[in-house]
Amino acid sequence: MTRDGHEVAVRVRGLRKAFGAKTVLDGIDLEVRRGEFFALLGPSGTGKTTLLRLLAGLERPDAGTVLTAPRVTTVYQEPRLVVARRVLANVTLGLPRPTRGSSRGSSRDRGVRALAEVGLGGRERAWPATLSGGEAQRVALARALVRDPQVLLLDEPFAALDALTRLQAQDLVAELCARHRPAVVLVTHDVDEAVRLADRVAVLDGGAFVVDRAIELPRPRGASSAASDPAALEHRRELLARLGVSPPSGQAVVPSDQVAPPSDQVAPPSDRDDPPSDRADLPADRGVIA
Ligand SMILES: Nc1ncnc2c1ncn2[C@@H]1O[C@H](COP(=O)(O)OP(=O)(O)OP(=O)(O)O)[C@@H](O)[C@H]1O
Repeated sequence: MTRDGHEVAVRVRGLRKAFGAKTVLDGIDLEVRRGEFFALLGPSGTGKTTLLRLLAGLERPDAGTVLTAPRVTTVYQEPRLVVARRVLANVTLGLPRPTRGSSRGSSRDRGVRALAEVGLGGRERAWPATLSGGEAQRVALARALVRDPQVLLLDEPFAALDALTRLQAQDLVAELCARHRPAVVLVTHDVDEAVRLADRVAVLDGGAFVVDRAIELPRPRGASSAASDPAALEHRRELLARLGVSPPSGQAVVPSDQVAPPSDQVAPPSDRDDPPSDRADLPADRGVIA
């Protein structure tokens, strides 16, 4: 899916967003490369989902620029399946029909492959109502995967799952992201999840990133090793402190440009054969990295 994993797929500069008199985001800078997993923490109501919606092209910035690679797909907390369509139809919903020259049924084949990748091979004809919560969320992941996203936005995708299913879903997402190497932006309230999955974790508060940390733990990061590794525990302690869960550590904030040096490489233009359905109506001032 990517050649070198160094292409910038998300580039945000000086982003400001207000709702009425309330400024939610104020001067956000962010760069995420293909193959990079960026996690965003922050107290409730600080604008995490708003930032994701801006990246998805569902909101307009009041100031600044938001650029992304063309294929952006979002997975939400709830799977958002169409109950009247079978699992495979949910996965391929909205994909373009095969064009002349492409093999007949290629969307179907891709959907079948995506379902196999998330461990649901053989469940193509199942109805959404017959799936467990974890299975339904895996269908949502397959639906994202089949669109070959350059940017994958994850809005608390594990929050509604029970603890064990959540750990399994985290492992699956880590494996899929390592294989397909989209730029990932995960919004979560779970500090352990952020430390376990991400290459970088930021805390959003007061409209700005108050922490932006590289997480340089070896992969794969099993649930138990990530919970006991001293470096992981230190990240956890600092992030919890920044979220007000324990006394502040007093550590200095590292600006994001020291964590991820600016790149002069950007993603190449895409043939856009799979426009994701959730960003069909991009605002005119919303840019695509080309
Ligand atoms: N369309 C909108 N109109 C008016 N206010 C909005 C709108 N969307 C979001 N807000 C406000 O912007 C602020 C940030 O909301 P947002 O959902 O981005 O926060 P969040 O950090 O994702 O919160 P949570 O962690 O609780 O999900 C909130 O005060 C919210 O009420």
